Amino acid sequence: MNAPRSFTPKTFRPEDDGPDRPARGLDEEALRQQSTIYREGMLDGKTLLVSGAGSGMGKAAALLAARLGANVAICGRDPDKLQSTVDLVRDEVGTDVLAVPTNIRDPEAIETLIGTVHDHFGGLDTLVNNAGGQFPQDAIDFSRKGWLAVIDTNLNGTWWMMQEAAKRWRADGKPGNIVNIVANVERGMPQAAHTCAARAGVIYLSKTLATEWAQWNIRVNCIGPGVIETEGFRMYPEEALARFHKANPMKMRGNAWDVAEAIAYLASPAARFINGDLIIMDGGQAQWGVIWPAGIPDYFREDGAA
Ligand SMILES: CCCCCCCCC/C=C/C(=O)SCCNC(=O)CCNC(=O)[C@H](O)C(C)(C)COP(=O)(O)OP(=O)(O)OC[C@H]1O[C@@H](n2cnc3c(N)ncnc32)[C@H](O)[C@@H]1OP(=O)(O)O
Ligand SMILES: NC(=O)C1=CN([C@@H]2O[C@H](COP(=O)(O)OP(=O)(O)OC[C@H]3O[C@@H](n4cnc5c(N)ncnc54)[C@H](OP(=O)(O)O)[C@@H]3O)[C@@H](O)[C@H]2O)C=CC1
Repeated sequence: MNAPRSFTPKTFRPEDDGPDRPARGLDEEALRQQSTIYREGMLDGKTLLVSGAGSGMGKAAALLAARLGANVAICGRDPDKLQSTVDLVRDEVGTDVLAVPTNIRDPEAIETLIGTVHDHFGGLDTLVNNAGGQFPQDAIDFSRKGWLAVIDTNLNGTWWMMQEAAKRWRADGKPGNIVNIVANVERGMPQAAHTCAARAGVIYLSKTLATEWAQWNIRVNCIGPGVIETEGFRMYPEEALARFHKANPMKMRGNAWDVAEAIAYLASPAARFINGDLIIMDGGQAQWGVIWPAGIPDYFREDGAA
């Protein structure tokens, strides 16, 4: 009889996942040290455009794609943040990233962006809509301006990018590939209802376009991250940050490289038959755990439910 298999429980070092750790994700030094499962040259000759790539997941995705051989274009609002990614890639990989400061809420600026990427690289293979954000607040207290800002960025901005890229692919008779970074909306997102509404919109927009645009060989998929340590955590109170890693069954936070590797997969030929799907990366939070990014309401504390 075979000896019973022994399992070593996964342990998390307190300095990696504990409440004392400044939860701002992988810094540039850590990004440089990440290894990848993918083979060198996997994205040779491919062009990726990554929005929101001056920080967090977008920056990690830009670095990984460049390492794997892709031409990389990036956008975001802050030119200094974009430059930090350009510098990192030049230093680490030796190639030049095309940075085009762009607010994705501005459809005319997006026309210019998509045109510039095509002019510079001669085409675009994968559009990664990663730019986005929100603030934590009880929905009942949302200001009109705050609601509109979050919807305009995450739903409208993502849509302008998708439509402009697809128009160009259709006109050129070229295949296209879109990866939208959304969020874990499966059980709703208490205290982030605006972003939940916008991301749910993007997910079902993507499923719809995956069918409508298949005739032009354009695929559309989403990645739904759970709690991923990044610079974006600055929006959240320390009290909430100290709990984020407890809101999934694995009791850990993901990092930007986890998401970057999923993006690389969807940009690779291995994903050629994946269309209209949603990859959730959340340690199981879709099944269990509540984040309460603005603080646990008394009602739920009394229940002991959170
Ligand atoms: C996915 C997981 C999620 C919730 C679950 C959390 C767990 C997972 C943790 C991670 C999640 C992440 O996504 S982290 C990564 C994402 N990154 C971010 O979210 C970065 C911060 N977000 C942004 O910058 C956003 O784009 C956004 C919130 C829309 C702000 O946009 P702009 O700076 O362009 O601002 P404006 O257009 O001027 O509008 C800002 C208005 O928004 C409102 N507003 C802005 N901040 C506010 C605040 N803290 N509290 C109340 N209201 C606020 C006010 O009405 C502001 O108006 P005035 O009153 O006139 O100023
Ligand atoms: N971290 C997490 O746990 C989770 C994150 N997400 C989502 O994943 C994506 C990446 O987040 P993450 O890396 O964590 O956060 P970051 O805040 O580090 O990255 C978001 C990027 O989006 C850019 N951005 C925001 N608004 C606009 C705009 N109007 N036009 C162009 N660029 C914009 C920002 O750059 P700039 O300010 O220069 O414009 C920033 O670089 C976001 O959409 C986020 O909401 C979803 C679920 C969980």
